[in-house]
Amino acid sequence: MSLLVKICGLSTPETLETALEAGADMVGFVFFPPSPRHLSLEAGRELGRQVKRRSLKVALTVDADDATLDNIMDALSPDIFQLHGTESVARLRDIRQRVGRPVMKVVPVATSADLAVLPGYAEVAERILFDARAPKDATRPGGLGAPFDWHLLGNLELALPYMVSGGLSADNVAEAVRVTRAGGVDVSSGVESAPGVKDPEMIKAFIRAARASQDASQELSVR
Ligand SMILES: O=C(O)c1ccccc1NCC(=O)[C@H](O)[C@H](O)COP(=O)(O)O
Repeated sequence: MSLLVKICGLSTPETLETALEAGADMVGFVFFPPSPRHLSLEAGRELGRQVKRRSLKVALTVDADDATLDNIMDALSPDIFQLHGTESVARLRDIRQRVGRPVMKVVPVATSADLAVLPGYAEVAERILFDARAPKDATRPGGLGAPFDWHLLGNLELALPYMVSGGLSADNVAEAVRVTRAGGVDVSSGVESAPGVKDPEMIKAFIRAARASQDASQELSVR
């Protein structure tokens, strides 16, 4: 299986095009007003049109209400919803049914105790995204450029596909994949020159490094 690469928090046509041309498997759009990457519905509609099936469109929401989810469906028609809040398993089930799209539940990680929620979410979600747990006083629950201890996932046995995020960059993505054995990686801050400002060269370097990490691990496994 090839490694899935997601570039999150895209907000301009130029940087979206860079991510698409560089081969991002998933492009993420943030719908959370306190975020520096927040998109209006109209901006989401325009960027969504630009994707033209070249990548999977991921809508990132945080404890969104039904009306917000409906509006995002109408504007972006995402392929996947990334639920980055404190959504319960029951709420996940409702959302899954309402939007009729796969959901990727974010599990914030700081200690091994954070993995106790997995069996519940695994009943409903199509995919799990492990991200660093944000500090209590953070203004948002993700997109902070902070890593977690990847070794906490070292012995993970999960029937669902999972991705890893939090503080990834072109410099550390290979090590994150090696330690976590994740099927996908997700980055936002690590491809930015300032919060919310994506850098085309950093996007290309990240995707190159992620792909190279997979080539290296395949080489090792055939030896
Ligand atoms: O990007 C945000 O501002 C954001 C706001 C609220 C919840 C999540 C948010 N971002 C999450 C992501 O962009 C990624 O899924 C991932 O956590 C990568 O974050 P980063 O550490 O910045 O690479």
